[in-house]
Amino acid sequence: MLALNGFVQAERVGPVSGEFAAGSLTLLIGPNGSGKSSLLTGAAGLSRSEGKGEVRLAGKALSGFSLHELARHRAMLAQQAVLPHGLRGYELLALGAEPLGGVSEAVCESIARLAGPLGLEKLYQRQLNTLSGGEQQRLLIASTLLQVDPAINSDAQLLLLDEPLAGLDWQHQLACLRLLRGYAEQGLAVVASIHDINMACQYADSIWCLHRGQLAACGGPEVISPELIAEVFEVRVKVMEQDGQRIMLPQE
Ligand SMILES: Nc1ncnc2c1ncn2[C@@H]1O[C@H](COP(=O)(O)OP(=O)(O)OP(=O)(O)O)[C@@H](O)[C@H]1O
Repeated sequence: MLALNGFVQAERVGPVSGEFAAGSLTLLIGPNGSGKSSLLTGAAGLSRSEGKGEVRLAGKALSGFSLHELARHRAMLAQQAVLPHGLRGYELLALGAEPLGGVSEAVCESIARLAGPLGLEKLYQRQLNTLSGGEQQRLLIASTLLQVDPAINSDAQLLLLDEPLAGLDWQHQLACLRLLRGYAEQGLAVVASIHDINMACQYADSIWCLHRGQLAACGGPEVISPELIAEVFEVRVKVMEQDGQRIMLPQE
C-alpha cells in the first residue's frame, strides 16, 4: 500500500526501503532519536521539501497528491499535536470530519463506535485546555481515526500514528491497539510508533526496528531478539514465557 524506495529525510532517517502493506499493522520501535517520527512524517507526505527517494501510496507518488487528496487518503497523529485553544471536545472531532464534508449522521455513528473504547462521552463538552494529557490524547486519536474510518471514507488507505499510546493508561492503551488492529482488518495500512516492545510483539503483524536512522530489523515479532535489543537499545533483557507468549524484561 505505502512503498518507500530509498527514502531519506535530511540526516535523520534513511535510506529506507520497504512497504506498509494493506490490511496490516506495522509497529515502529527504536530508541529516542532513531528516526521513527521522521519516517512517519515522510510517509504522511508532510516533509516534501526535505524528503528524498520515492514514497508511493497505492502506486502513486505521494508528491502528486494535493493536500485535500492526502487528507482523504491518509491520516496522521503527530507526536506533539497542537490542540486548538478554546475548542471543546466535540469541535475537535468535527475537525477530523472536515475532509469528509463535515458532521453527517454517518460521522456521528462512527464517533459513537469510538466513544466506548476511547471513553469519549465525558469529554465532548469539555474545553480542550481543561483536559488531562491522556484525555486530550484520546480525543486526538479519535479525531485521527475518524478521518480514515472505512465506514465513512471510501478513499481511506493509510493510518499513521506517532506514539499514540503516550500518556494513556493501560485500559486505553489496549483499547487503542484493538482499534488499530480493527482498522488494519478493514484493509488499511496502519503504522504506529510505540516504546513498549512487548506490546509491539503482541499486537504487530510486522515490526520495524530503527537504529540511528536505519532499519536494523524488520519482520514478525520473532525478529526482536535479546541480541537485537542489546545492540539497538543497549539494554540487557531477560526473556520469560507466559501462556505461550514471550515477555522481555529489562535488566539492570
Ligand atoms: N526539525 C529537526 N531539525 C533537525 N534535526 C531534527 C529535527 N527533528 C528531529 N531531528 C533529529 O533527527 C533525529 C531523529 O528524530 P526523530 O524525532 O525522528 O526520532 P524518534 O525516533 O521519533 O525519537 P523519539 O522516540 O524520541 O520520539 C534525532 O536525532 C533528532 O534530534
